[in-house]
Amino acid sequence: MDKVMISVRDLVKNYGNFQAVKGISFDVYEGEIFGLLGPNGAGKSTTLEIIETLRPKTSGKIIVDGIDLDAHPNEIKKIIGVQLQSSGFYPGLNLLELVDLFSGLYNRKVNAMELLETVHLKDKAKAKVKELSGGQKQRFSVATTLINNPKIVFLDEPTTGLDPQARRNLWALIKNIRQNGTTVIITTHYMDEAEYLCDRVAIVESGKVVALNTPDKLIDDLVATGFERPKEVKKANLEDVFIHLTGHKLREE
Ligand SMILES: Nc1ncnc2c1ncn2[C@@H]1O[C@H](COP(=O)(O)OP(=O)(O)OP(=O)(O)O)[C@@H](O)[C@H]1O
Repeated sequence: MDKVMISVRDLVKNYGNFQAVKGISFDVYEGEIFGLLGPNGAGKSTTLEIIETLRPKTSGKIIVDGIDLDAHPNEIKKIIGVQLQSSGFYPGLNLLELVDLFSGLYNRKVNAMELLETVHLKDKAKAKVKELSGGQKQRFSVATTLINNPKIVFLDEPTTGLDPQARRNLWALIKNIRQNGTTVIITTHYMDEAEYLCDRVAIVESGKVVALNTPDKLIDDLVATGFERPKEVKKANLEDVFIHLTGHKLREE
């Protein structure tokens, strides 16, 4: 049996009179990429931020790597990596200095250049965040989640706003993170991304989990109801054209 890394039971979050999360339960296993999918306002970010100890819950029980969130939130903080929004980075510092600053805050020794290399930003080591392209910013923000060598990485819409190649570069990076044994929990609005990356997904709708399984099983279940997709008449789509013309390889953004 796989080890449960995150256990969420009957999670409820009220904002005043409004119930954003209505009794959500799910488990995330060690070493998997787990997706939280759902329309805008479904409660995905709220759920993630509660698990990340950044937001108080109304009720429910959360255990992360055997640690009870109510009893030892600071212990959980030590073993998770959370993406920082680029607006939160000190504007005067370059990437190397930012990595050094964060590793100091986490009290970890990190080879900043090596870390930047893993996200293909070695060339930009002396650049400031505002000088990066959207894709580079996202890669840097994913890199910052790895500074404390976490057991679990949380990624909230990491590829939103990126071009098709930059998204694929980030997918490779996320698969790489998992390959190193790290558990990944991710939100996304791109279903192709979820299908490619996620071992299992929970589909959240109005604060409730309405389905939870592997993408493959969810698709098979839909097909079993008699659902059939309109036949694709062409063997490629516009995204294939874009990728074909602009190259698959990582390139300067
Ligand atoms: N601080 C807050 N105060 C009041 N309501 C909030 C607050 N944060 C979120 N909400 C509401 O809770 C609901 C869930 O929001 P949440 O950000 O968790 O959704 P989401 O699934 O992450 O959406 P998106 O896909 O748009 O990021 C929304 O209706 C939102 O308006």
